Amino acid sequence: MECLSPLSHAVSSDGLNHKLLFQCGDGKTVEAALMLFQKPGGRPRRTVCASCQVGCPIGCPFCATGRQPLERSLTAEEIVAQVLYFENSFRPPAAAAIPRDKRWLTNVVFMGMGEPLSNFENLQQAIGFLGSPKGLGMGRRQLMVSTAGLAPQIVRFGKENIQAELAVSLHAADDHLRNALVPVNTRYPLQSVIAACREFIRSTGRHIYFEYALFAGINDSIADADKLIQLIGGMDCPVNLIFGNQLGSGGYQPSTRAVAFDFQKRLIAGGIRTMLRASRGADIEAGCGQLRSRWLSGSGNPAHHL
Ligand SMILES: C[S@@+](CC[C@H](N)C(=O)[O-])C[C@H]1O[C@@H](n2cnc3c(N)ncnc32)[C@H](O)[C@@H]1O
Ligand code: SF4
Repeated sequence: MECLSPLSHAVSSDGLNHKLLFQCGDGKTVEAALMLFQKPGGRPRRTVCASCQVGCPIGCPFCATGRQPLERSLTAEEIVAQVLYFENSFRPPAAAAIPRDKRWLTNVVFMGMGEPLSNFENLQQAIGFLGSPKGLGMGRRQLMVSTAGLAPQIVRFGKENIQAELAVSLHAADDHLRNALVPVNTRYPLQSVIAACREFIRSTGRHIYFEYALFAGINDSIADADKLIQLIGGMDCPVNLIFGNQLGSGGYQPSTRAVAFDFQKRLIAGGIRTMLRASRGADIEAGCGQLRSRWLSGSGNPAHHL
């Protein structure tokens, strides 16, 4: 028997973003997403965003999953099953020409529900499978783990030489603000997270990606950009800026484009490499956890129930 069965499927109006809600063998539900992109002249990218836990222990106030208490961590099999579902059952007819034994997906990001590094061993096993020739044969650069900043596990990730890129969700460059946005910061304050990142860089010779979601009036001022430059300047690690996704209610609104561009320009002037990423699939509530929240509350959603 499959360890996950699909319950509900939502597709964005442009057809490029798909969200699936799965049911585990014990009745728990978990989300995963597929994002399709192709830059003009570039190769197509087919990225799965996978979950590692049912709910999350960290409780970031801007995140839909943060409002769902941790129920349990997923097994390695359940993590892999999300990816295999898209790989095996989701290949659209247009790609039918690709032989079945060639992988269709190009990337997997562990940016779904939960904190991947608090499910370390199962994540490690799942990455081992996805990277092995007997699994999906994905290279390190095709796999990305995102963490809220569990400092000891960042060091361990480097020491154990796990074959995936590592992203650290910063969202603020001072402890006061980050304690509110990413509450695990009270346990692992910024200096300990940055020290762990430096140790990761030293032990692996690789860089880290920093994630910074821009929320209007909260963390998007020029003073915030300057604090970020102070914090990570000289580390030669890129910053992925993203427009915050708005949840159904509450005070977290995405920054305006003008403010986001000014923030980005300031970082570039401070010597920081940045990418400003567009929010995707807003009409299916792109943030992971939102489809499950609606399912749990029984309210209407744009999804098709399977
Ligand atoms: C859902 S988390 C999962 C991985 C891990 N728990 C973490 O926080 O990095 C993946 C990324 O989505 C971001 N995120 C969550 N809710 C968001 C929102 N409303 N707007 C923008 N980014 C959001 C997180 O901060 C994190 O960078
Ligand atoms: S952003 Fe990440 S750590 Fe924070 S609540 Fe959401 S899933 Fe958990």
